[in-house]
Amino acid sequence: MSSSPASALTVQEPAHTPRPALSRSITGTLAGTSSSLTLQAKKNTVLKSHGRSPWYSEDGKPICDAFVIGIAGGSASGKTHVARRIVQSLGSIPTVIILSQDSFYKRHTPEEIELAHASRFDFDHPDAIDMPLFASCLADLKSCKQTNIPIYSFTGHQRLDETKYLYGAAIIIAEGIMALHDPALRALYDLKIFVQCDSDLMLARRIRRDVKERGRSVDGVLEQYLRYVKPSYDNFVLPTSKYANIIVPGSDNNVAIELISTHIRRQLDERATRLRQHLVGPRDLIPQSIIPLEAHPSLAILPQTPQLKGILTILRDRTTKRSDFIFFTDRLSTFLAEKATEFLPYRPKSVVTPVGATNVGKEIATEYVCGVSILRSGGPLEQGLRRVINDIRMGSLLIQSEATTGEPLLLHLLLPTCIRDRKTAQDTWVFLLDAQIGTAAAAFMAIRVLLDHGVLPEHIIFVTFLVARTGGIHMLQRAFPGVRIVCAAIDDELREMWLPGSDEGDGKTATEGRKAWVVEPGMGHIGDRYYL
Ligand SMILES: Nc1ncnc2c1ncn2[C@@H]1O[C@H](COP(=O)(O)OP(=O)(O)O)[C@@H](O)[C@H]1O
Ligand SMILES: Nc1ccn([C@@H]2O[C@H](COP(=O)(O)O)[C@@H](O)[C@H]2O)c(=O)n1
Repeated sequence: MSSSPASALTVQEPAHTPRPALSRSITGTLAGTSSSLTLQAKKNTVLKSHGRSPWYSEDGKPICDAFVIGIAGGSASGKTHVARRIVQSLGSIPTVIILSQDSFYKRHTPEEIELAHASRFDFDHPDAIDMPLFASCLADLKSCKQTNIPIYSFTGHQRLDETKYLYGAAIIIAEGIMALHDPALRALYDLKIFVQCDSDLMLARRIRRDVKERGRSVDGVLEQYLRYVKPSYDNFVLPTSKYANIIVPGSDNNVAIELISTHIRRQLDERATRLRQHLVGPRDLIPQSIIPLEAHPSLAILPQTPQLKGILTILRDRTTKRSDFIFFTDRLSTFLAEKATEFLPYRPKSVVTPVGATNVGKEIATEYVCGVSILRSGGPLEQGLRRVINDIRMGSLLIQSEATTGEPLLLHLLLPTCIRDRKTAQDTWVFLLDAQIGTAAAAFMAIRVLLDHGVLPEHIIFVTFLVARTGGIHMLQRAFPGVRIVCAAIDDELREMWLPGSDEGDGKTATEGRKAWVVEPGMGHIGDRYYL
């Protein structure tokens, strides 16, 4: 089967800056395959989405690799079926990717393709597969990094030019006839499965599938089967069953799949990171004494001029009209963006002025500058950034706290190409936007996502209106000392508050009240006040 991210995070190329009208709360709990979380969106729209919980510690370092399962077995034994049923059975566990070995068939010459069309090419020898590429893509995904996997066409017998970008899986299932053949691959698996199926059944299934889905004739399938598929099964595939932890039957395998899913769930529970309790721990543990916040080299606070204080006063005032709130938010975000651009690299640039004089000035010394908003509160900072760098590429990350544990969850990614491309990521400078740093849970996760893509910490400039002195900022600075933070003010308090639920007035839709961390004096919920 072709490679299929079964339920990965949504990853797309941004066409424009999205402004989903998500409100502040997650009202659902983990449940079911297609509705891990229920986000309350504007009015009566309910968005359902999976989410990825933290995979790093309070030091910002990845501490739990993705859980990797290898499934081998003969062609049409039911490997894909088992993989899909595991995904279904895991249900509430988010972000599972099925990675098929078929994606890693080597590029073929025109002569080889001609042979393949005549069923005279051996696709069942281990050498037909680019094992080093398979292992390196899998290793990247396992260590929570992005990867780009090839796309293979069974009808054209060729690897296509485009690739598929994958990131963010908590569980990866790698399946293929040779999935247990290569020692480098075997070393990556946390669980090894072999699907054992009767040969007659495999042949019958293969004829049916190849004729229906892969554009083959019955004669061609039989020719290929007798010449290559069956000998390969006996010589290369079946012997790898000795590496498996579990042998699963190729039919009537529901019980086996349930047992495997229970095992995976238990393993994942043991690895779960409970990050938030470390970020907002007891006050007396906050290491303020080491370096006062204002003096920390990573933090740049706008000069506290009367002009700035005037703007902040308007924004803090609960009676400020929405139109004024938007106007002054945009003004403040422009100041912040101007300050943030000081940290970009500049090089000399010579120009000739309208009067014919030569003047040596400066220009930004990198091609790759982009903004990434943490939705949806980062959105109000975009206007200022666009005013300062008018053609800036924008991306976004949707991170929300899970209702019961308060853990941050990564729900959606929309990153610019310069970050998604390994070759340019390390030369890219990113303005990461979020309205405030309170617990810092979202900031931690967003920075970790950028680092996983290869962006350098020194190239990340976190732009925010407010920082809470008693929140997670200290942990954030300790974990990522290279990341710069630009803010308009530091507020003294971060406290947990009970926020009332809302009633949409239709007698059906209501959100429950919930606890949330609020910055004091603060500006309230900036995203809500800006977007309504
Ligand atoms: N347990 C099963 N019960 C019924 N049909 C199955 C089962 N496993 C696989 N099949 C069927 O057999 C065919 C081949 O299965 P697939 O999972 O694609 O094989 P593989 O990935 O090993 O090549 C598919 O049509 C699938 O629906
Ligand atoms: N161009 C190709 C490439 C591979 N095959 C056959 O696919 C089989 C592996 O895929 P499964 O989904 O069945 O595991 C393998 O046995 C190859 O013979 C092909 O026919 N054409």
